[in-house]
Amino acid sequence: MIAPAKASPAGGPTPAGGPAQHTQSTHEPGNALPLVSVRDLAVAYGTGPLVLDGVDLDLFPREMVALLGSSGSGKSTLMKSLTGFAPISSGSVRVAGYDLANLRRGQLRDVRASVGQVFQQFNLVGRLSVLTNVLTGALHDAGPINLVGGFTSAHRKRALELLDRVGIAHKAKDDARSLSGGQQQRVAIARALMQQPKLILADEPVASLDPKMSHQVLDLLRGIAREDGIPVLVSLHVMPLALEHSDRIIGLRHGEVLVSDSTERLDESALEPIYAHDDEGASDDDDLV
Ligand SMILES: Nc1ncnc2c1ncn2[C@@H]1O[C@H](COP(=O)(O)OP(=O)(O)OP(=O)(O)O)[C@@H](O)[C@H]1O
Repeated sequence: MIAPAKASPAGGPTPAGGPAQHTQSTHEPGNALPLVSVRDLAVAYGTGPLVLDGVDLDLFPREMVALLGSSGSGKSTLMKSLTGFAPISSGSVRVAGYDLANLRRGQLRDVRASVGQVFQQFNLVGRLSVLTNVLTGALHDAGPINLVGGFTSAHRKRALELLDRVGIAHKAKDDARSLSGGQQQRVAIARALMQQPKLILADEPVASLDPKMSHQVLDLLRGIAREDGIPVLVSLHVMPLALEHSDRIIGLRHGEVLVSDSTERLDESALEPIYAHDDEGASDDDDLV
């Protein structure tokens, strides 16, 4: 068993402005630069308490990082902070070279366009075809256009290739609402890839899926991380899935990073403190199964 400890920062602060600087990290795979660098991040909504406090996070190309933590520990807020949707109280967030605290006009849109997002409820437009849903991932690239007829043949070719990659090209003309949950999540992943993202955030992408589909979707995401070199940050509520499908695990507890290590150095007992009750140190069974 590996005793978890409060994680130390993965590197020092980086200068304001300009692209993210490389910092030494115990989790650094090879010599790659981090695509995401979060340092000493604190977030509070309005006048409420801090929901993230002193969070450090690096995400490198080709890795799938699992985010674990009890409900309310701050997983979604950490993801939102990477796309400018969380109110940063202090600290720094750098994504793809942008310092989110010091963006110039229009840059937030560029940051968001460079981040593919996958959600628990898939967030497809059910009455539109599978192909059109994937094409919407190119809206940033294509500009304001008619959803039905405005995409180029190159866009359509790429969307079909992506549907083929995720294994559902044969459903391209079907309404998205006619697909199973697992199939809809594949469409959502193809849509995210249509953006040509530099980073993928997947917020509980398998929470609505059965175990077999969960494994398939996580395999798909990890394959994308490895083959396309895109870092994938995935929040999960099931420890065994995180242990099986991630390269690294970040464990949040009450908005702080309690565990941050390579998955190969972790096991379930090392992760249990993430879910421990405040009063008795017992496990929260709801989060462990
Ligand atoms: N828009 C908001 N306004 C005020 N408080 C918020 C807002 N969003 C989240 N919070 C609070 O921030 C804390 C962290 O919430 P967050 O959704 O990030 O946790 P989580 O770990 O993703 O939870 P879950 O696993 O249930 O999705 C919670 O106390 C939540 O109530």
